[in-house]
Amino acid sequence: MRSVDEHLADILRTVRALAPLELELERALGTTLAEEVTSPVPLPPFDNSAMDGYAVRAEDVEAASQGPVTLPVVDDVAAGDGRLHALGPGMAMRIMTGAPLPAGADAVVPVEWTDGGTARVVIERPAPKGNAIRLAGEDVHAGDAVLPAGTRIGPAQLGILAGVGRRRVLVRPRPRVVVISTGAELAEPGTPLSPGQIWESNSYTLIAAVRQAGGEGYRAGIVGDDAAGFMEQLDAQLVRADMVITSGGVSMGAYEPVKEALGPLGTVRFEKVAMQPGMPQGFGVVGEDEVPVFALPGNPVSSFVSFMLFVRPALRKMQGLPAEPAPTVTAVTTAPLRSPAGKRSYLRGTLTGQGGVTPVRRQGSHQLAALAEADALIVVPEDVTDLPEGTTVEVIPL
Ligand SMILES: Nc1nc2c(c(=O)[nH]1)N[C@H]1C(S)=C(S)[C@@H](COP(=O)(O)OP(=O)(O)OC[C@H]3O[C@@H](n4cnc5c(N)ncnc54)[C@H](O)[C@@H]3O)O[C@H]1N2
Ligand code: MOO
Repeated sequence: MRSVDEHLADILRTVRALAPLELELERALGTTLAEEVTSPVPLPPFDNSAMDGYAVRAEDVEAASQGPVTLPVVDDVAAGDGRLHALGPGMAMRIMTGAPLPAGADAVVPVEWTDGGTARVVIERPAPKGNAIRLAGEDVHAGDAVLPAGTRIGPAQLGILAGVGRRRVLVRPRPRVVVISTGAELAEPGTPLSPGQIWESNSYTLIAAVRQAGGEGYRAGIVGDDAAGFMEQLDAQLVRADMVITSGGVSMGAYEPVKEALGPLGTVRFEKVAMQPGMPQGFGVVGEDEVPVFALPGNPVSSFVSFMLFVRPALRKMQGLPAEPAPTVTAVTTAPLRSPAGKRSYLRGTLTGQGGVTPVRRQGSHQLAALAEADALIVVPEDVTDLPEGTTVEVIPL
């Protein structure tokens, strides 16, 4: 049997980062920057007011600590005002938040410290030099890098891209991932179950996991246990896929469509990986474009765990992100645990919030409700079979 680490290493050797492309900002959420982004101007681009109030010379309002000071209001500066303003000694200008600071002014008195006058203003408190002024370049200097290549673009990153004037940006796109479920027993949720059937669930889990990992998931529906039908569906889907995930049809049964269809191509390997759940695994490439294909086991917990261990790092690499395994934390077990010899186990557990982790009671690979109860996978190394309560373990928070 291959180890989890060997299988992952094989996958990461094969999978490549997607080619960068230019996208409009509106479409860039969730993609990864493929360029360093610099600012052509300082931010803020000019000294401006942080508050609605009066631009003054600080020395002219110093005396307000003794009693009110009255200054003539010589002009009004609104945000967006492009005129040149100069403030002479002993004068004030009404100014709004974001408006350029008039030359000669070195402080802003918030309107709350005044009588709000428009011809003359009575100032009740002194404002020190620099008060309520935002200086040019205090966030970013002209030419500064604001985002390095490899940054995942979220809402704040979109904001700074627009803030430095970008309309388009060079990114690695979200990988398009097609999920094909196989199994003659599978019925669409929302339709009645015939005898022997179960509702298809893996594609919903897998597509959600793809989206959380930064990809775009497409559900290709259900294919029965027929290799030709599977191949037909795969061919039809390849045109829109950067990656294909299949579930089911990879173990030792008489009807294993995925293995039957992909095995003979010679580009997809099926093997046993020393893990529980998720032992039967297939991985390789298909089609002219050598699209990576993950043939995951059909048991619902197995396919999800396989996703976390193998597909997620591959998706990260495709996006130009570090292909690190799922992050782990340590926790102390609150109950004894068992694990098969020679396999790395990923047991389902719930974090206690006080540094503990409690295994859920049902640990079968088919027990989807137990998976839904869990918020962590407890990692038990290959050489450990019995873990007493109180052992420190690695867990993957879900
Ligand atoms: N003789 C052996 N039998 C099995 C072995 C083995 O080594 N020797 N391995 C077992 C293990 S471990 C796993 S995991 C499964 C993997 O089987 P397949 O990948 O071929 O998956 P199926 O047989 O198609 O399905 C397994 C199980 O999962 C249910 N399933 C499948 N697809 C879905 C779906 N989309 N949504 C919900 N549930 C699904 C399916 O009904 C089966 O119950 O093989 C063991 N057998
Ligand atoms: O590998 Mo299977 O996933 O144990 O149920």
